[in-house]
Amino acid sequence: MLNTIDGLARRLIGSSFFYMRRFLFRILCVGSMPNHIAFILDGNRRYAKKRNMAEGTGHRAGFLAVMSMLKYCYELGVKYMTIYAFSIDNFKRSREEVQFLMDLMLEKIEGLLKQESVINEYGVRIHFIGNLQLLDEPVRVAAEKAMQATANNTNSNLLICVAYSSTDEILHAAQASCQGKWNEIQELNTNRSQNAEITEEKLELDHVIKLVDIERHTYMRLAPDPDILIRTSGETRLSDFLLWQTTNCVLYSPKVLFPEIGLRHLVWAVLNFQRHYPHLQKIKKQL
Ligand SMILES: CC(C)=CCC/C(C)=C/CC/C(C)=C/COP(=O)(O)OP(=O)(O)O
Repeated sequence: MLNTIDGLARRLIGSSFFYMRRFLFRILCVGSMPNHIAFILDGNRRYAKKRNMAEGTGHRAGFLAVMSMLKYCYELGVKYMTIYAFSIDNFKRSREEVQFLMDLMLEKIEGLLKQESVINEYGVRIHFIGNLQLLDEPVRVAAEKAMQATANNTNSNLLICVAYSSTDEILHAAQASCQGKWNEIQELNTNRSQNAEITEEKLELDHVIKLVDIERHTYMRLAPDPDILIRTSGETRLSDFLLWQTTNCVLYSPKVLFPEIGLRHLVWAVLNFQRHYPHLQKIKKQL
């Protein structure tokens, strides 16, 4: 009897929170809304330490926080959400910690592919972003499987950055772009076409083409630049994350550890973005 009353009360509280959230989001959506929110998941180990829990507990709690952020972003109509799940620098951590994080990643990717997961419920497309060749084979295979399995989902996108660093991404894009240009030159030479006169406008145009070309080769090319970057635990460093994509991004750094992030932080980040929006539009027009 007590169990039934308890269950009923929980369901009642759950649904009233849902309607209150929906009402809040409706008001928020009156203003300009971000299209893409990125997260640096800082403070998972500290969360476990603060609570005298085993280290891995913090990362597990961090994953749950990722899932609630994904749910709120979906409800808000934010089409892209990116997370910095594992940097290239993270490979320098102890062998046990790297192994734990890889195992956790594998377990969570497999969980995400289950029928009843949030991914399927919301129709989220998953993208793994980074130098995936650096991952252990089982994780890489699972990541590829997840991308394939969700390729037809169109409601929103979750970009998971693993074995990622922005300098690696830019280097990779520059190399791929130069290789492309080199191939074009070789092709021109073999076609024995005449070298046209080099004018200032042509150099200018070439510079623009190169820039566009680099963008075209970045790992993040499939998403628009993020509008908001949230880094938890009060840190304001970018830590080699999305350096190419954050020129006009609003940074928000709440003083909570990542597993503690909640609805109020996300709402505050969006309000902060809306405050900056007119200025951002002015800058974009000037470019
Ligand atoms: C499949 C999927 C989405 C998995 C995500 C799992 C997850 C939450 C990964 C976080 C990994 C990480 C190194 C976070 C940084 O916190 P930290 O370890 O640096 O903590 P600290 O800042 O307290 O030292």
